[in-house]
Amino acid sequence: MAIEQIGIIGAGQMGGGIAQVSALAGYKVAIYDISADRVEAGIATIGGNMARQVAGGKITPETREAAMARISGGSDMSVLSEADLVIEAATEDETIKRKIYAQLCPLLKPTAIVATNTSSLSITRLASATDRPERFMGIHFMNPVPIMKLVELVRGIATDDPTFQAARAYVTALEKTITVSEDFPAFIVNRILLPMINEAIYTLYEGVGSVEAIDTAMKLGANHPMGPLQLADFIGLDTCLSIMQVLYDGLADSKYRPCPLLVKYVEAGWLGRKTGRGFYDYRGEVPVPTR
Ligand SMILES: CC(=O)CC(=O)SCCNC(=O)CCNC(=O)[C@H](O)C(C)(C)COP(=O)(O)OP(=O)(O)OC[C@H]1O[C@@H](n2cnc3c(N)ncnc32)[C@H](O)[C@@H]1OP(=O)(O)O
Ligand SMILES: NC(=O)C1=CN([C@@H]2O[C@H](COP(=O)(O)OP(=O)(O)OC[C@H]3O[C@@H](n4cnc5c(N)ncnc54)[C@H](OP(=O)(O)O)[C@@H]3O)[C@@H](O)[C@H]2O)C=CC1
Repeated sequence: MAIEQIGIIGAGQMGGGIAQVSALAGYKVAIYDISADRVEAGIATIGGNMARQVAGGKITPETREAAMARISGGSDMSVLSEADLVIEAATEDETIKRKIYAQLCPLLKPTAIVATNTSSLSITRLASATDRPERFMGIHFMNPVPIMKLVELVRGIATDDPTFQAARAYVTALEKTITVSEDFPAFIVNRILLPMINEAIYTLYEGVGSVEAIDTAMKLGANHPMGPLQLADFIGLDTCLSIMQVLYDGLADSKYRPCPLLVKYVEAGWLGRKTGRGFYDYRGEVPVPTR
C-alpha cells in the first residue's frame, strides 16, 4: 500500500527526529504525545534542527518551510486517525507501549500499519497487544535520526510481506540504509552496543578510570565519535537501563546484568542530556563529569 501520511507517537528525541526526516522526504506528519506542551516543544526542536541544516547548507530555507508546514500534532490521539503508517516512539516501557496500542487501534484506518521504534522489546509480543499483528513490525531508527544512516527492520512472527515491503519503501524514501534483524532482544545494534556501554559503566563503578578517562580512552583509543558514557547520556540512561534489563531477562545470561551505578543514576532521575544531568552535568556552559 502507498504510504502518504505518517503518525508519530512520542514527541521526544526519536519521535522528533523521525518526524523531521519524514517531513523532509515529503510525507505529511502528525505527532501525538500525552501533553500538548510536549508536542509544541517537539515541533520547536525540529524547527531548530532544520535551521541547523539550513545553516550548514544541507537544505534551503524554502525546503525547511515546506517540511515544517507538513508537520502538525496534538495531545488528542485522533490526530493519528488518517495515518497510513504510525510509528510509536514513546518511552521504552512495555506497559506504556501496550496501553498506547489499546487506545490507538480503534482510531486507525483498517489498512494502517503500526510500527514501533523500540530499542529492544519483542516485536512479536508488542504485536499481540494490537488488533493487527500482521500489519505490525519494528522500524528501529538510530539517534540522531537526521544524521545516522542505518535503520533496522524487524518482523514479528505474524508480520505479512506487504507490510514489510511498505516499511522498506518508506525507509528507502528517507535515503537510509536498511539492515534486517530477527526478533531477538535488542536486535543487532543494541545487542552489541549496550553491553559495551554497560561495561564502560562497570569500569567507572569499579574505579578503573574516571568519566573523562573512560571517554577519552574510547574516543582516541578506539576512534569512537563519542565516549561510551557521553553516548549513554545521549541515548538516555533510562533507555540504556531498559535495554540492559530486556537483554538480561530475555537471554537469561548474567553477562547482561545492568551495572548498579546505572540503576542508581536512573533512580536519581539523572537520565543524561534530556534531564540536564547524567554522567555529565549539562547545566553550565560546558559538560562537567559528575564522577
Ligand atoms: C539506543 C538505540 O536504540 C540505538 C541508537 O541510536 S544507539 C546511538 C547511535 N548513535 C551514535 O552512536 C552516535 C555517535 N555520535 C556521533 O556519531 C556524533 O558524535 C554525532 C553525529 C552525534 C555528532 O557529531 P559531531 O561532529 O560531534 O557534532 P556536530 O558537529 O554537532 O554534528 C555534526 C553534524 O550533524 C548535524 N546534526 C546533529 N544533530 C542533528 C539533528 N538532530 N538534526 C539535524 N542535524 C543535526 C549538525 O548540525 C552537524 O552538521 P554540519 O556538519 O553541517 O555542521
Ligand atoms: N534514545 C535513543 O538513542 C533511541 C531510542 N529509541 C527508542 O525510541 C523510543 C523513544 O525514545 P526517546 O525518544 O529517546 O525517549 P524520550 O524520553 O526522549 O521520548 C519519549 C516520549 O514519549 C512520551 N510518552 C511517554 N508516555 C507516553 C504515552 N503514553 N503516550 C504518548 N507519548 C508518551 C514522553 O513524554 P514524557 O516526557 O512526558 O514522559 C516523551 O515525550 C524508545 O522506545 C526508545 O527505546 C530507539 C533508537 C534510539
